[in-house]
Amino acid sequence: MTDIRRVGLIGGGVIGAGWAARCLLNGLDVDLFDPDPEIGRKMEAVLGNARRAYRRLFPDAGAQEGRLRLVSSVEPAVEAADFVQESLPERLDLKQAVLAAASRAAGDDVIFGSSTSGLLPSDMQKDMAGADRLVVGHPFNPVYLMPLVEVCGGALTSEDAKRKAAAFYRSIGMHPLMLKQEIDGFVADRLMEALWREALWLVHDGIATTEEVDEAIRFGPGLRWSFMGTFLTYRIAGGEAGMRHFMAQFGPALKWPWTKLTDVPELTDAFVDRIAGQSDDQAGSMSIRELERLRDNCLVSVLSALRTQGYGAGATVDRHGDLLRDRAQAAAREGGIDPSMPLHLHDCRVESDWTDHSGHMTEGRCLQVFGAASDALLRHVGVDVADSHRGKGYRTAESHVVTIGDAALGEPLYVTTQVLGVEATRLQVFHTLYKRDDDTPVATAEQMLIHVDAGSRRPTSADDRVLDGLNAIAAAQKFLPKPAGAGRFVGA
Ligand SMILES: NC(=O)C1=CN([C@@H]2O[C@H](COP(=O)(O)OP(=O)(O)OC[C@H]3O[C@@H](n4cnc5c(N)ncnc54)[C@H](O)[C@@H]3O)[C@@H](O)[C@H]2O)C=CC1
Ligand SMILES: C[N+](C)(C)CC(=O)CC(=O)[O-]
Repeated sequence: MTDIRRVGLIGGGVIGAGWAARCLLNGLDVDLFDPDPEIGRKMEAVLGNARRAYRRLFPDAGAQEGRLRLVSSVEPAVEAADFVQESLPERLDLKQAVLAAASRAAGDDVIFGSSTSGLLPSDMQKDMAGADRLVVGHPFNPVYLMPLVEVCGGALTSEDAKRKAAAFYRSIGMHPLMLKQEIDGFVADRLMEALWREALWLVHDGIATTEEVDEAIRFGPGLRWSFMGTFLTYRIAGGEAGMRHFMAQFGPALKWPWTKLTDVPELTDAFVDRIAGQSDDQAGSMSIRELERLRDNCLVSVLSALRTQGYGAGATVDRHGDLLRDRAQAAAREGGIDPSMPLHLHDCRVESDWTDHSGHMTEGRCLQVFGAASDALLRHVGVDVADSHRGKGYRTAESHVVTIGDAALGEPLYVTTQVLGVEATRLQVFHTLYKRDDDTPVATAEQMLIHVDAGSRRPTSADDRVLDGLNAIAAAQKFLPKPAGAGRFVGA
């Protein structure tokens, strides 16, 4: 944890909007300045996509978001901030001037991060008040999902500033890579640029189209890179003899005429037209926002899969998911959940792929939300739901869903849960899904969950601790009237 509650953002383009989304979804307030007259609309579009992706990646994170304030100049964006992140266009003169002004308006002890992809912090910090507090915090797009942030100090940057910046980035679920020395382009952009340069040559020389270059990556090495990177992958490619054998066998090829890595093809108008035209064909009719959602879906799937392995980026996501869940539970406890009332443990919003042709939430998604509400109840009484899916745990054996109203795209919703019955192996619950804005009910579900052993596939008693928690809720709720729909069957 850090004591950073409010973040000042300068620039709200592709990267600044991504920072805003990551901070807001981690419960931090954001003050953002961007002179673009369309900033409000663009921010909403990015935030919509980010919410959708973040909820899929961290379904237990709760619905608490920070507050976004759009301001009309740099000073109010930084005056009350505990941390400032600059995401201005990649122009040294602009970054120097704005950082100089912002550093005079912000508190003395506030750390500044710059999103630059390759400018040197020594150059950017020159005119700042308190130049020792500037670090590069180079993120990756989309900032709200990609864990990596390269942290690099300049000649004047203090170790303390780098340490504090890294702690902040970690607290919002990122993986800071601490660079030992200042270098143009940092580490990841140097690697990506080497690949990009070679890719441009392949298209330039007519050897492959933009689509074929991308296929060569996404059906092949890109899959391995996402979890092991280059060196560990190549170590395995050396067989039992490992890296030394790999170097001996493939090292000499570095001198063969395979690559043109030191050269860049000239970006003539004709060449840029060719790249842009092929790229348009590749994207087909998909808009940028649709492509972003496709990218986010895939990233969430990859990160979720890596999470199950607790490896690489999956370990970062796993730790942060646990932290967000614990925070959501603590907030629920602090919010003074009254066990004698139907428990409000799950919040959500109707996502873009939750609706049918009429624009309303589908029955299948209602069931998914009720499943998430059951999971929230189980977590509330101390069940490690992710773990229980692998071993002993509750499985939903029966559900009776009743549709009462409609919920439209984007509608904020919440579920309340009443515990109707608890036995050693059985749990009967009644959920009601409401619209958050006016508390009108949308649907109900009565569910029977059975506690089973995944190995033997037989019912088995839940832990005493869990049963005690559930029985305590059932006892507190026993004076509630039986829900109107409970015990109904189809046709009743
Ligand atoms: N796009 C990318 O993939 C990545 C970009 N970066 C870095 O992030 C920084 C921002 O890049 P993008 O977001 O891609 O650029 P962008 O062009 O999408 O956004 C820049 C934003 O800055 C705003 N702006 C211009 N002058 C301003 C001022 N005086 N005060 C406040 N805002 C101002 C613009 O209106 C625009 O919305 C750059 O340093 C870039 O190198 C880092 C990682 C990835
Ligand atoms: C193209 N780029 C140099 C701006 C890319 C980055 O800096 C990081 C990324 O998101 O790939």
